[in-house]
Formats: sequence, structure tokens, C-alpha cells
Amino acid sequence: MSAQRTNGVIVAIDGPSGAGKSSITKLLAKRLGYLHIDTGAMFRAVALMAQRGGIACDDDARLTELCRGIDIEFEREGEAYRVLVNGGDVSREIRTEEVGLLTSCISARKPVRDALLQMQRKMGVKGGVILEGRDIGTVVFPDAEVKFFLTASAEERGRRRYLELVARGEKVTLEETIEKVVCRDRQDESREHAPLKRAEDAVPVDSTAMTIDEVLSFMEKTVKERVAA
Ligand SMILES: Nc1ncnc2c1ncn2[C@@H]1O[C@H](COP(=O)(O)OP(=O)(O)OP(=O)(O)O)[C@@H](O)[C@H]1O
Ligand SMILES: Nc1ccn([C@@H]2O[C@H](COP(=O)(O)O)[C@@H](O)[C@H]2O)c(=O)n1
Repeated sequence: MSAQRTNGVIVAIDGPSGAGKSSITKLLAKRLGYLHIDTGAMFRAVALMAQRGGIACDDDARLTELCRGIDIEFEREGEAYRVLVNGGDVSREIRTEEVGLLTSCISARKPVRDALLQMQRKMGVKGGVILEGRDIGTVVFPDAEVKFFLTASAEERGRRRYLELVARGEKVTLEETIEKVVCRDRQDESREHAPLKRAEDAVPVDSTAMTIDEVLSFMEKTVKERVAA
């Protein structure tokens, strides 16, 4: 472990939409006493601010300016986990399907990736963190001590997202939800900058037929074994 890691190791959890990254990361961070960094929420926050500012998702000049002045923070109070942008709570607004779709476009822009890369590295460099996203183990922290690539079948991820949206009162069908999951996968995997892919040294975890607890126990055991080694 490098001398910079004064707070513990860095754990990276990458994977496609609906794989369970946020759910698992939140629980694993609690068990390990680590900080949970939801990098997807950071991209969503930029997308929301671009939407509010009338900035087109391919306007790199204005996106560069937006990212230069943006302050993204995570606030934890017990079970509550808030995302703040320039001091304002945007936890709910960043989770809409509309912002999710805009985020897939925004996150493909190099100025946005470069800006958030610096922020994410600053947040995690001392260790004692679990970062979830698409490129943590490949770009943000290629030297992370523990990397997982969490996935599940598109049908299962769509089903999970469908249940989540219906529980929130959204009128969606399972078929269209699966389609949207596959569409976001394709956008994240095919983009030029920091595409979604498994790092060669990432432990693959297919949660299609696993419960959250089974995934969590496997990951906790793996991290503890790596730290003890
Ligand atoms: N192994 C699992 N079995 C059943 N349901 C699961 C499992 N893992 C996660 N879920 C459920 O699937 C839904 C999506 O999970 P989550 O939001 O953690 O995925 P994600 O990978 O962070 O997605 P995104 O990248 O789109 O934010 C949640 O309702 C969560 O409770
Ligand atoms: N490290 C990351 C994390 C996310 N993205 C993009 O943001 C979108 C939303 O992420 P969620 O995890 O909140 O669903 C995602 O679809 C990616 O386009 C990214 O590029 N890099």
C-alpha cells in the first residue's frame, strides 16, 4: 500500500447501470468504515447544472466553464446521503430518468471527465474510500488496491430498475426499462473517453442470481483478505 494511503485502501466498484453498485457500495462502506464516493452522482450533478444553465451537452466551451466553478459535495447524516452542488441539495433532482439520459451524453465529453477526474482523485487519494462508477479501476485509480467489476444480465438489471421506478410511482413498463438499460450500457461502453470496461485486475462479480447480502459478503471477504495480505 502506497505511503499516500493514510486512511486505508482504495476500493473500486465499476459496472453497468442497475448492477447494484450504489446499494452495495453504501453497505460495504458502512461495514468497513470507509467513505462512499458515488461518481455517477457527480456526473449527474454536472448534467443537472448544464440543463439548468441551458448548456447543450456537446458545448465543450461552456461545459469547461461550468466545471471550473462547480463545487460537488457528499453529506452523510446517519442513513441519509445527500449530494450538494454549490451548497444546494440536488439529491432528488439528479435521479430523474431525464437527467440520467442527459448524463450519458455529458459524461462522454472530455472537459467534464477531466474536471471530475481531478475531483475524484483528490477525494480518494488518502484511501479509506470506496468509489463506484464506470472507470474507477481503469482511469481514476488504476492503482486501487481492490477492484470489482459488478454486473448482471441486462434483463435482471432492467427488472431491478423497473421495480425501483414503479416503487417511486413512475409509469414505466419492464420492456422499455430493459431497453433504456441496454441503451445506457451501449453509450457507456462505446464512448471515446474512459469507456465502461472491466480492468484486467478487477474481480468480476455477476450478481444475476445473487442477493445483495451474498454480493456484500463476498466483497467484504475479498477486501479483508487483500488488506491482510
Ligand atoms: N443482487 C441484487 N439482487 C436484487 N436486487 C438488487 C441487487 N443489487 C441491487 N439490487 C436493486 O437494484 C436496484 C438498482 O441498484 P443500484 O442503484 O445499486 O444499481 P447501480 O449499479 O448503482 O445503478 P446505476 O449505475 O444506474 O446507478 C436497486 O433497487 C437495488 O436495491
Ligand atoms: N465514473 C463514472 C460514473 C458515471 N458515469 C456516467 O454517469 C451516468 C450515471 O451514472 P449512475 O451510476 O448514477 O447511473 C452513467 O450512465 C455514465 O454515463 C461515468 O461516465 N463515469
